[in-house]
Amino acid sequence: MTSTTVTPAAPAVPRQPAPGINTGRVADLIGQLLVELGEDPRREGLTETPKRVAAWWSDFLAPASAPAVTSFTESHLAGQLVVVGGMSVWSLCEHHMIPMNLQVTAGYLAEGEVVGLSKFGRVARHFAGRLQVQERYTREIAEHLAGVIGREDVAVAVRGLHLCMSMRGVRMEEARTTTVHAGGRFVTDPVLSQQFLTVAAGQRRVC
Ligand SMILES: Nc1nc2c(ncn2[C@@H]2O[C@H](COP(=O)(O)OP(=O)(O)OP(=O)(O)O)[C@@H](O)[C@H]2O)c(=O)[nH]1
Ligand SMILES: [Zn+2]
Repeated sequence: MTSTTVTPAAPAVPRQPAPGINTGRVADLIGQLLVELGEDPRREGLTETPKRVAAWWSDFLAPASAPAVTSFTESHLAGQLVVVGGMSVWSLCEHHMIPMNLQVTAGYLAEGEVVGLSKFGRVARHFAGRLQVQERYTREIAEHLAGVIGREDVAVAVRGLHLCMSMRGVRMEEARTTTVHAGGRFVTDPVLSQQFLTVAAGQRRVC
């Protein structure tokens, strides 16, 4: 078995976050926001808050380059369905800047090569580290994985809990949104498509 690390010539991924933020400036702005919200940023309990919030933003925003993905040769494998599920990540809804929890399931057809399993989680985490909408997030993961395997035979299902819909606005705590992005044989082969959706439904964590 040989191992290769591939940083794919993946499809162009728009809206990459800037590599690193000015945390001092962000902290200043958070201090100003506290003032505008009627708070005293000098009061006990708030003095470190701007710094903490700035550190959190810095931690949240994913680095600009997507993670390298390791693949291993498995020459006898042909057309095996591989599905990785139960990947839970937090992102921020770009309309309200409020968290959304995304439960990700990703599948592909292994053909002579397998992708390192943890890399699915790294890719899922990478695209969550920015202001997002669920549909774009789902597509970005699928397109990135297709670039890694060099074929379109990829399907990604995401189940999202949007706090902007649960804790504010329409306030529907139980609402969940499911998005599916499928390519290649996951589109042309209904049996495969059904297999993926069945496995994805079985792997889904209740949130
Ligand atoms: N399609 C999609 N919509 C989203 C996502 N996250 C949040 N939204 C929606 O973005 C919309 C923004 O609607 P607006 O009418 O501009 O904002 P709003 O007045 O705060 O809307 P309400 O949430 O209905 O109070 C809302 O319907 C949200 O539910 C997402 O990932 N995908
Ligand atoms: Zn929102």
